[in-house]
Amino acid sequence: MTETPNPHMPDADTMTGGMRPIRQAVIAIGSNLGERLNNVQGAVAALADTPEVTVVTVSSVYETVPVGAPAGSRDFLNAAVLIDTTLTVHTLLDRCLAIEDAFGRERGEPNAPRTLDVDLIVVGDRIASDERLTLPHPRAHERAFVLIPWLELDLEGEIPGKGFVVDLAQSVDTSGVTRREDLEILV
Ligand SMILES: Nc1ncnc2c1ncn2[C@@H]1O[C@H](COP(=O)(O)OP(=O)(O)OP(=O)(O)O)[C@@H](O)[C@H]1O
Ligand SMILES: Nc1nc2c(c(=O)[nH]1)N=C(CO)CN2
Repeated sequence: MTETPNPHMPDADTMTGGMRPIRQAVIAIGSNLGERLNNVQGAVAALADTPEVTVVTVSSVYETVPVGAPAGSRDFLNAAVLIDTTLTVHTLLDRCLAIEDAFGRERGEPNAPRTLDVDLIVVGDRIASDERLTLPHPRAHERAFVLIPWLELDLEGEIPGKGFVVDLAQSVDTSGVTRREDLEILV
């Protein structure tokens, strides 16, 4: 793994459970197959049920035009979740993938319609790049369906190396992102 070394702290992933710091993370959730709201709601409930994860806030639900998806793909429902966690980034990734699996996620073509997508966007200011995990998420800064829900949760949000969410959200096309006032995620 390529990490940005912090000379003042041991690598957080190798520290023992009790010593790991609490970090705030942003998780993006999406669904464009099956019972979309039920899938997004279920993902939030599963995160809230995860040991060492506290759900801090959940955004509104947004209906979004699919980006980079095969022609004819249905619109997504997207949302963002702010959590506090002491999990290592890889354990958190494993949990996100397990939640996707629990909701029938099938892994086919890139950007293919999916019952559930649970992506790690940022975890504190961690930078990571290995065969399983890239942090920050490498495409988050250009995705209105990530930035707009996130902005609702944190006006001071930042993607390390890319900039503040408030600025990034102004630099992307947000026309395909519509807040669904009639839908709500319960925590
Ligand atoms: N920050 C991250 N969040 C989630 N998965 C990641 C991340 N970085 C790397 N991955 C890896 O990406 C793999 C594929 O993820 P996934 O199938 O959800 O991609 P996708 O949603 O189709 O496309 P995109 O990555 O553009 O959102 C996962 O198995 C995981 O190992
Ligand atoms: N609108 C929208 N488009 C997407 C989404 C998504 O969640 N919402 N996820 C993708 C791959 O992760 C690709 N395209």
